Amino acid sequence: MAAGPVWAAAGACRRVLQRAFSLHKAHLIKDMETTLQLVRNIIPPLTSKKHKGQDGRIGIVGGCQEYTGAPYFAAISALKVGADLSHVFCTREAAPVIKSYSPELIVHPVLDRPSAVSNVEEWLPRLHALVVGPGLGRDDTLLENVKGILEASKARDMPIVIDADGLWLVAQHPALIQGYRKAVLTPNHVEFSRLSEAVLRDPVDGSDHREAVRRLSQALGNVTVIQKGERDVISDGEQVLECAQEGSSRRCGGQGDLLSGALGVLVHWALHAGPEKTNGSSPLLLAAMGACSLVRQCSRQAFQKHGRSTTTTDMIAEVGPAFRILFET
Ligand SMILES: NC(=O)C1=CN([C@@H]2O[C@H](COP(=O)(O)OP(=O)(O)OC[C@H]3O[C@@H](n4cnc5c(N)ncnc54)[C@H](O)[C@@H]3O)[C@@H](O)[C@H]2O)[C@@H](O)CC1
Ligand SMILES: Nc1ncnc2c1ncn2[C@@H]1O[C@H](COP(=O)(O)OP(=O)(O)OP(=O)(O)O)[C@@H](O)[C@H]1O
Ligand SMILES: [Mg+2]
Repeated sequence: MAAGPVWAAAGACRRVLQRAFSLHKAHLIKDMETTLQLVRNIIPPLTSKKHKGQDGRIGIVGGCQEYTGAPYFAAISALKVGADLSHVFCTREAAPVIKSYSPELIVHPVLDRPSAVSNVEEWLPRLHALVVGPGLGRDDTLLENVKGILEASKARDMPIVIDADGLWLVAQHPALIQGYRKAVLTPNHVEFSRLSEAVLRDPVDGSDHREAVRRLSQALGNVTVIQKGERDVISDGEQVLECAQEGSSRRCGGQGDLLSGALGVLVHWALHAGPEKTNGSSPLLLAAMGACSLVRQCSRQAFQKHGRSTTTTDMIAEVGPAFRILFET
């Protein structure tokens, strides 16, 4: 065959693929906009009739000798999104460090005590949601305590976001959250592979992210899973959503912690809003889409100002303006 027809065929093929890709992108953006409209419904109005705590009391379980930034980022993000109180349950050594970052956080140095489970359990009736894992580390004693905290939280039907080393624990013991419909897992690329291999016992099919996330969620008994990445893929084992909100190319540490803290608040709001506000959609999927969009918008705005020197602290400073742009205009 002459070169001409080959090039023409290749060109036509490229145009078909480009059109299919832009149609797919247009669908994604439309789905995202429909979902974000419902996210706006679940945001509690700010009124003069409320008391402190009503818009969210969030607990973060994490913070050890090595990692104090991660629980701080998660806890401060929860407050900046709109929670009223943010508690951190961490080890004795980490507590003064985390307190010194911010007077706004309530810090409990209990996680490495033999009485850790009962110490946290005492607070559970006063909390709306838990975020388990940012900066937790992998010390066996701490992980054993966190197992007890997870069991106690499930017994109270508490919404639980599991991230970072909390996902490490779940990969060792998937039964801990199997079938618990108020859990949301937020794995990054590596955490997702580790979890999938532990739960599904086969390597991840990297060619179809949507199906890989749906399968993991389904195998865990429809626990909601957010796979973070170039696009965030979210599934409850039935539906699959993608968040393609523009973010930035900056990949500094701590952005996932921002997501887990923000998600803790949105999960509480979504479950509290009731079905008339969520219009039949899964509250946890709405919360997930809201939190993912918010973090990416923060990243985009911070990057516009700071470029390569952008860090998670710069992104946290954008939570207020980003929230207004996405949900209040
Ligand atoms: N300032 C802090 O205190 C921070 C503490 N962190 C904590 O650090 C602990 C370990 O978290 P890690 O996320 O490092 O988990 P892991 O210890 O499982 O390490 C994951 C590794 O995978 C790499 N990775 C991430 N995304 C990747 C991708 N898409 N492709 C290939 N490699 C990729 C990372 O660079 C990292 O080295 C957790 O407790 C976490 O919360 C992090 O949250 C970052 C900030
Ligand atoms: N390639 C990418 N392009 C755009 N955004 C991304 C990309 N990868 C991750 N993100 C976004 O960055 C945020 C954090 O995801 P990431 O995978 O860095 O989490 P993480 O590794 O758990 O972070 P952390 O350092 O806090 O532990 C998410 O909101 C995600 O949407
Ligand atoms: Mg992380």
